[in-house]
Amino acid sequence: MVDDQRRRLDQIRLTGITATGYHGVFEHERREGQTFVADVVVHLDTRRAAARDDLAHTLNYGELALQVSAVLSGEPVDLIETVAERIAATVLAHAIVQAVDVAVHKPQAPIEVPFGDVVVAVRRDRTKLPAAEPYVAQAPALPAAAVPTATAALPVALPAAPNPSAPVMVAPAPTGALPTGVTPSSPSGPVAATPVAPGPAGPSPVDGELVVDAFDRTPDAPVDVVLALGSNLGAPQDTLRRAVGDLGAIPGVQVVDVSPLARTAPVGGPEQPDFLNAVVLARTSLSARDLLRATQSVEQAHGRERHEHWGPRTLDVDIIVYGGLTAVSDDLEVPHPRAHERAFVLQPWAQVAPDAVLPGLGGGPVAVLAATAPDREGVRWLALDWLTAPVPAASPDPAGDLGGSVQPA
Ligand SMILES: Nc1ncnc2c1ncn2[C@@H]1O[C@H](COP(=O)(O)OP(=O)(O)OP(=O)(O)O)[C@@H](O)[C@H]1O
Ligand SMILES: Nc1nc2c(c(=O)[nH]1)N=C(CO)CN2
Repeated sequence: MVDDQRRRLDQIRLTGITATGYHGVFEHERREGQTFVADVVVHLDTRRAAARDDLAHTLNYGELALQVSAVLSGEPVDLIETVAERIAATVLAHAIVQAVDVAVHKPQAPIEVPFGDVVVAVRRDRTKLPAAEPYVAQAPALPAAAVPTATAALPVALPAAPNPSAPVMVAPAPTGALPTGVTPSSPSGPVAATPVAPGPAGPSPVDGELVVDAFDRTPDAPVDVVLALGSNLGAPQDTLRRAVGDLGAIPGVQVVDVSPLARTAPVGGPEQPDFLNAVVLARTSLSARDLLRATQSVEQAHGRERHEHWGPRTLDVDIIVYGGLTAVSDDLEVPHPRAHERAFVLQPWAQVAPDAVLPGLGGGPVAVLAATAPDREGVRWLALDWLTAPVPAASPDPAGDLGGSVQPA
């Protein structure tokens, strides 16, 4: 599985998850149950979690295993195809996951000749959607100590409006589908981790559609976006010029205008060189999350490394606004949560779009915010012709890049 730049995604592989289930076409399979085994390969980008060494930015494999096990031992269905589809839907319900491979084994299947195993293997991603509902856990049904964040970590499933006529995964009736007297003893069995229809306050199931948040929605019409660029390592002016070209070369992104270039004192972080900052006005047909992936690819292409918070960087590209969208998720927040207080963003933005208004909390007319931002004194000057002026040899001082084409702010 590759990302939008055709690079291989990272993987979390979880194999051999085993549970007794009651799936099958035959009555004896429904009555007696048998062993089911699942292998799951989750395709995602693990860099953010690794950079921060923070579980909150990846998929918790313990939680994943419990959810997969709950599907295996949960509501009985005829086909292991359906079981595989449900597992895929459950994994893809985590917004961080881009694709998933699922294999469901049924080694004790009723096959009349000697055989080793029978497996159904599926791959689902955000273009080939699972044709099933995700498993939805309810807090009271789960042993709290075992999965402290199981429900909290479930993303909101869209479309958000619950569809009362939609089929939902309901708890296997312990005395109906299962034979009287059969009480699964495993804590991960149907009793402990039963898929249940969500209540009015719970996440809604998704009609066999893509499980997304607002950031995954591809817009009906191109959306105006504002991107803020910063650089203070290497040859910043050259990097920013190339970055503007790279952003315009992203399929689905059209650069509309580019601000003057600002030299700015670093805000926060360690002692480091001044930044060069600029703002790009663009229009995109990409979803916000696809835009983030694409801008991060541009950062990577320019040698971006993340060592310390707000540390020096060859290139930073922040999404400041994405149309009028106001939303927060684990990997993205728009408007950018600190844009309203950053003169290094607001001043160049106000230069290229004097009437612009920053939406959201702390928002307002950009020119006004720029004039009052705490770091406004750190904006040393602006260069108007920085995209076209010849770039002198790289200099450790970003001011050196600009030769004489500078103006006082
Ligand atoms: N609006 C946004 N634009 C870009 N990245 C965002 C945005 N909202 C959240 N993020 C997330 O922030 C993460 C860290 O980004 P990055 O390392 O560039 O932060 P930073 O530039 O050092 O700090 P700041 O976010 O304060 O500018 C990214 O991996 C991305 O997932
Ligand atoms: N002057 C300036 N300071 C910063 C910048 C930046 O682009 N310019 N970016 C930061 C994190 O994104 C932190 N501090």
